[in-house]
Amino acid sequence: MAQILDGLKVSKEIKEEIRVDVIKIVETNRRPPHLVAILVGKNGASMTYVNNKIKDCKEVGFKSSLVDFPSTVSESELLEKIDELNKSKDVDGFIVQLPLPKQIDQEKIIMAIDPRKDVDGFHPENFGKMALEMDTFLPATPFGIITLLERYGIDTKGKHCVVIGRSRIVGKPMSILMGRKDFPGNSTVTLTHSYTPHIEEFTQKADIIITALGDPNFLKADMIKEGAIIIDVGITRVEDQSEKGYKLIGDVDFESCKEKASWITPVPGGVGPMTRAMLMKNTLLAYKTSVYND
Ligand SMILES: NC(=O)C1=CN([C@@H]2O[C@H](COP(=O)(O)OP(=O)(O)OC[C@H]3O[C@@H](n4cnc5c(N)ncnc54)[C@H](OP(=O)(O)O)[C@@H]3O)[C@@H](O)[C@H]2O)C=CC1
Ligand SMILES: Nc1nc(=O)c2c([nH]1)NC[C@@H]1CN(c3ccc(C(=O)N[C@@H](CCC(=O)O)C(=O)O)cc3)C=[N+]21
Ligand SMILES: [Mg+2]
Repeated sequence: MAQILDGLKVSKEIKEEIRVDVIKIVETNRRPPHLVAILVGKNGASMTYVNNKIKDCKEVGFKSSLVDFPSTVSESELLEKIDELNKSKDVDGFIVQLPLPKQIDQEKIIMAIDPRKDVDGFHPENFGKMALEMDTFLPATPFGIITLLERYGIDTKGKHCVVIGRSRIVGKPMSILMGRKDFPGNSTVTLTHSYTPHIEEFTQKADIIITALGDPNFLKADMIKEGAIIIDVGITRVEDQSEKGYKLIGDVDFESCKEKASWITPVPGGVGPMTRAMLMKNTLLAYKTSVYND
């Protein structure tokens, strides 16, 4: 029976550490850190994430602002807002919630963000620094996963880690972090994706599996080895009869895999809350290193 990697619990601990830090900042008559979220359109999941981030900011004592645009917003309007946030002495970090509507070139938007305020760690300058093991903002989800492993004292050194999915925001940076000459890291990493044939031949050999494909219950018990460590990033909304009208399903068939794994993250309450805690951590870092500050 697997032990649970409790992301909700660890995320609360991290937010509490940040809150204490913010109290000290404010006590010395300095303004609190300020995070801005840009939301385009009214996608239900995106609205939930952004509202949760605003709630997290309140909990840790940050100022937060939401800038929302209709889904019909033009690229130039969005770029103008980014320029304004880049220049604002009152803003430490901001994120542009993804995905963006089709008329908007995502790369162009990410490139426009001042890397010093890019608390998502999506700008190529920050991504490059991450890959080269220089200090920078780490993308929140992979950062959350390595922090979870670290806090549970899970040794990744010399382990075979299989990552499923190669997106810019999860799979690709995750595979790089696990292979870094750092702790947690020093794993031998296999990055798999939709063109990987017979994926079970890889997952069955893995000591650590990180699923980020977005296919509910994809990873079954017969695809993993006894004692594997399973990290489930996937979140899919599936309609049900509950009050909310949906439930969240991970990429891992939790019920069967928990019998075989040594450690496993739940959905919800695993990687998701850790992602949000690390966004708070990055915003605090942006505040502390800000050229505008003190
Ligand atoms: N908990 C959290 O904090 C977060 C959760 N998520 C969730 O994680 C999941 C993934 O998100 P994201 O990375 O943005 O997703 P993307 O859709 O951007 O990427 C999915 C990746 O999975 C690969 N893939 C798809 N199907 C398969 C398959 N059958 N076998 C192997 N690989 C496959 C794709 O391959 P290819 O490149 O070939 O297309 C792609 O690389 C989603 O459920 C999302 O909601 C995302 C961000 C944060
Ligand atoms: N610029 C940008 N940065 C992101 O970091 C980013 C993004 N765009 N687009 C979408 C994905 C997804 N993502 C999640 C964050 C928190 C939870 C989360 O809090 N999950 C809770 C449940 C929340 C709920 O009830 O829906 C949990 O798993 O327990 C999930 C997913 C960040 N993303
Ligand atoms: Mg989760």
